[in-house]
Amino acid sequence: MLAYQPRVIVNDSTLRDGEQSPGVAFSFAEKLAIAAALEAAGVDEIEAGTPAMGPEDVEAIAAMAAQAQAAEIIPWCRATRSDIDAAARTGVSRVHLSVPVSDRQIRTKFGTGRADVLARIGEMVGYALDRGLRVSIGGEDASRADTDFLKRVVVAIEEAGGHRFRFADTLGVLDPFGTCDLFRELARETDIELEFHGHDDLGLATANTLAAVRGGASHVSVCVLGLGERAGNAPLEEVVAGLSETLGCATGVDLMQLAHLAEIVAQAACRPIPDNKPIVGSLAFSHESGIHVSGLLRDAGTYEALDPARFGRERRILLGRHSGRAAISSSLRSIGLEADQQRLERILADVRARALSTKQPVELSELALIYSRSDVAEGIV
Ligand SMILES: CC(=O)SCCNC(=O)CCNC(=O)[C@H](O)C(C)(C)COP(=O)(O)OP(=O)(O)OC[C@H]1O[C@@H](n2cnc3c(N)ncnc32)[C@H](O)[C@@H]1OP(=O)(O)O
Ligand SMILES: O=C(O)CCC(=O)C(=O)O
Repeated sequence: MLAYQPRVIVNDSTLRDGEQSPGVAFSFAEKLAIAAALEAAGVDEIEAGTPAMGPEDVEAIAAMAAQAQAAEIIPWCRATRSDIDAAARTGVSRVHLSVPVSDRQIRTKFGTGRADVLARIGEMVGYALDRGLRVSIGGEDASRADTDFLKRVVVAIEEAGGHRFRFADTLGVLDPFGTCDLFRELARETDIELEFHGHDDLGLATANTLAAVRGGASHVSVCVLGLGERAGNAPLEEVVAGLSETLGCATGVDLMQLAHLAEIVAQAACRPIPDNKPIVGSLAFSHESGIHVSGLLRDAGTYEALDPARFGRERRILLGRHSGRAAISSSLRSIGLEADQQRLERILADVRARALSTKQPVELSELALIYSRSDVAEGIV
């Protein structure tokens, strides 16, 4: 039997933590479009914003809740009565309350200690339940909190009637092995749902999220393209693909929709998608090196573990400074051209020179030009 959940619930926070990325600000229409696209892609839960930010945010969350058919729309709140009241005005049936759980954050933000946090959890969960809201609790800075205290936190949430604890690696300081161990420990303490929210300061957010699931997390908090504070959060597309490919976990998210989601979020966030971004980057399924291409042309599996078609993407063979003869021959054949060995050598030399001078892949139209010159010239194009 698997030690982890075969079906993991995705909680997307693009519209909350994603929008906290410096300079990112989604319009009302963009929020509705992103929420609709997330739902259409099969995302179960959408963390839709922070009602305490004001009436515009309350209105946008209310509109997303009215629009949603299956996805749950969840407002993010501090652990205060006024934040819960603002969330209640959105008309949703669930609310997520955040409390600091590391001693450093408790002291700095509340000016108190651990006992106060436990008391607040009881009080605020009760306040939200009395308003007809289901409540999850986020432990801010959980990765720097005392583990025994975290166990008391999850017990306090359960006793108060909360249904989930979100463990936040707020500063992105965990490693996958530690994350897995922590979730194993927490899962032994409680029957409530456990969620992981990871930041990418050390480039480990995706790895830590998968490790949390391995340790017992049933829910993962992610943002499209990894938007979010500082270096961002665990990217939805990486986590969904990684859960499926490495742990065999289903998420309900349609892999074919990931590229579209990335495009609409990139546009609304005014952030270009890096070419080498896993799954959704323009080069994520492209190959240039001669040794790779020669292998791929015989058997795609030699250098391709992820089938691009599963993600609605295509394999591309690009010509450049690392191309070999197999790539050149195959590209020539794709445009109806043939060359003998000697001519192939000249074309390869010219392709490499061209790539060096332009610092771009060599297009097929350029290859055709190089080919046409190659029967008479040996010079560089
Ligand atoms: C790690 C994270 O991502 S946490 C989420 C961060 N998200 C945001 O900050 C959303 C955008 N924020 C905002 O619009 C504003 O900060 C608001 C509307 C939430 C609050 O604005 P202000 O009232 O001006 O407060 P300000 O931003 O200066 O300070 C935050 C206050 O929240 C308090 N606070 C912080 N976390 C919590 C919490 N979990 N529960 C209760 N209070 C909290 C702080 O101690 C501080 O209190 P103080 O005003 O008594 O000093
Ligand atoms: O408490 C939470 O819900 C998590 C807040 C957050 O975004 C973080 O700690 O990084």
